[in-house]
Amino acid sequence: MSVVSSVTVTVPATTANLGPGFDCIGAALKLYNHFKFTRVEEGGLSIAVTGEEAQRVQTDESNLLYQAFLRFYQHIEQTPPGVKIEIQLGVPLARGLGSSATAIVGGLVAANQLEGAPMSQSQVMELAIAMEGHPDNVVPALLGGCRLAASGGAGWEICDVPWHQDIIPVVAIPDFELSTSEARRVLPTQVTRADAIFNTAHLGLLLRGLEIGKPEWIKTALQDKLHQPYRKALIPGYDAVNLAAVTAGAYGMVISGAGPTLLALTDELHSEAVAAAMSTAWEQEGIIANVRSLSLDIQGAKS
Ligand SMILES: Nc1ncnc2c1ncn2[C@@H]1O[C@H](COP(=O)(O)OP(=O)(O)OP(=O)(O)O)[C@@H](O)[C@H]1O
Ligand SMILES: N[C@@H](CCO)C(=O)O
Repeated sequence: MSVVSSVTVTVPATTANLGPGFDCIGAALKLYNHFKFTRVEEGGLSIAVTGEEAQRVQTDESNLLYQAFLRFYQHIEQTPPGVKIEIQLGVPLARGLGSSATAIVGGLVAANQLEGAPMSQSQVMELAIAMEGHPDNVVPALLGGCRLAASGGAGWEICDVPWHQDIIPVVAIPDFELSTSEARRVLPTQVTRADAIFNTAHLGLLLRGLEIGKPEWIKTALQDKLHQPYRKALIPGYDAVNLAAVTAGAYGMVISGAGPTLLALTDELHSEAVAAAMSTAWEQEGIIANVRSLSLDIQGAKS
């Protein structure tokens, strides 16, 4: 491939953890950010952002998308070109839907395309994981689908997790932010053996439950002892929304990524009722949420 002057990269939102899979499993959703990069021969940086939360995105060198772009050039040991970046935001910021992963993946993929793809997809992935610090958002954002990542001796093993077509994700996105760093600060640095065993068993059950679409297994499997018990205090109305979702027919409900978005898994028959119940429950707590059913994105980042 040859060097090009402009590229547009589309990157999906992701929902990480899925209950017991803390820091190792995530799924790409059909909700997107679009990033256009145009080489500027005179040098410099300009960033323009459109979309609902446009004014919340940094437009200077600290912009995460640009930081990922720079990281690519550092990695290939070349001087970065001047660039004009146009961001069209579709993924809400700091809500637990992988907005930072879209920026990291978007910046790396765009730079790689501009330079004629000197890096392989798996090299881009390794760099994205190193930047984000955990794989569960950047891997599905790059590759699409539901993915489990495990660090091996030399690198990462990525496993494609089959997702039964009857399972519908419903996301309830509240009108407040929760940064991942804040949501990680409340977690203990050590866990008990009992909690480790609990999550190991539940993640195993979840993988098989997702594959065959068995409601009882998914219901049990969505429980977690490693992060949700500590984080739910950061999300007002968590218990009420959980009860409403399950009463309306959800298999279960979890925190999407680091929150505050809540994710219910259900079937087609119940998805509308589950969405309405989650919205109403949060409204009763004084929180307005954008609640919607989203299907899985299977393509990942595309340019
Ligand atoms: N499109 C973007 N362009 C530039 N920076 C972005 C963009 N999207 C997100 N960011 C940066 O990432 C921050 C949000 O990252 P954070 O990890 O806290 O949340 P998240 O990635 O949305 O949620 P989670 O990691 O729980 O799924 C924003 O405050 C902003 O600094
Ligand atoms: N696994 C990460 C996802 C959010 O980036 C966490 O829960 O902190």
